[in-house]
Amino acid sequence: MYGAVQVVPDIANADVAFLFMHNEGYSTMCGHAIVALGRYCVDNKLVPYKEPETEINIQCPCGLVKAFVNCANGLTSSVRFRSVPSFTVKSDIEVSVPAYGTLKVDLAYGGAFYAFLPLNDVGLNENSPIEQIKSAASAIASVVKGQEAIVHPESADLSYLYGVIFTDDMTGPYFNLTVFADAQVDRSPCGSGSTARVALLYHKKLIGLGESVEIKNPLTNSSFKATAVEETHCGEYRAVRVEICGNANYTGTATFTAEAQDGLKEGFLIA
Ligand SMILES: O=C(O)[C@H]1NCC[C@@H]1O
Repeated sequence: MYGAVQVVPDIANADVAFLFMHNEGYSTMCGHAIVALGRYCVDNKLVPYKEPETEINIQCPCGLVKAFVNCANGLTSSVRFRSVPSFTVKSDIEVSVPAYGTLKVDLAYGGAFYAFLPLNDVGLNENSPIEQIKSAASAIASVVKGQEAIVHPESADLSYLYGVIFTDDMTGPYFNLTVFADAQVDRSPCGSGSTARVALLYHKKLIGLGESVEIKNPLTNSSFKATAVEETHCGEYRAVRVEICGNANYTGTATFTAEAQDGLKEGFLIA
């Protein structure tokens, strides 16, 4: 479960702005949420409907993300988005993880920082019990956080490791099994993680500009089409802009109420 909270934009050209929430707090980016919010913004007339595509500039904690919502016959469908400059920090970093030995991980940014490694490297596969996959991810995340400085060149707020992404191998066929925040397992191939994965593939010269790959979640089979669209820079990093295309569906509508006499109506945090 993931939450998006609409806030007032405070950067030029943004049509709307959202914060993202998960089981541990707030995140800097959620690509899957952008796909869902693209439809939401058009369907709820936050931006004017336009065929064949409605363009929306969405301010996210990581920066401005451009979403393009497919529109036909008054209806919205798939959404593609062009994310913030994305880059590889380092590849083949050796980490010594208790119970798993010495592993090699790649570190990349796609609106959030992720450590990547093949799932086979921790002796697991997509049919392994999910608790074992989560434990391996938590152990790796904790070592990477202690060993590597995770620094975004433009913002201290973006400078932390958000998740571990297990892959098939680094050359495909492409799957992303993402464990993020407090051991949450993504049901999608992870929009920001797919963006980071393409930055990694581009850095390793495994794909070129304009080339699309399909990235799947091996547990749910949901997939995104991911394309490296433009070279750019982010601080000292050679970066790439990545476009992700996918689908999201409505599952319900809820109305929340805050009564005047509720002493906790602004929310609460038990630390
Ligand atoms: O699609 C994404 O980018 C997100 N899914 C869960 C973790 C990420 O924030």
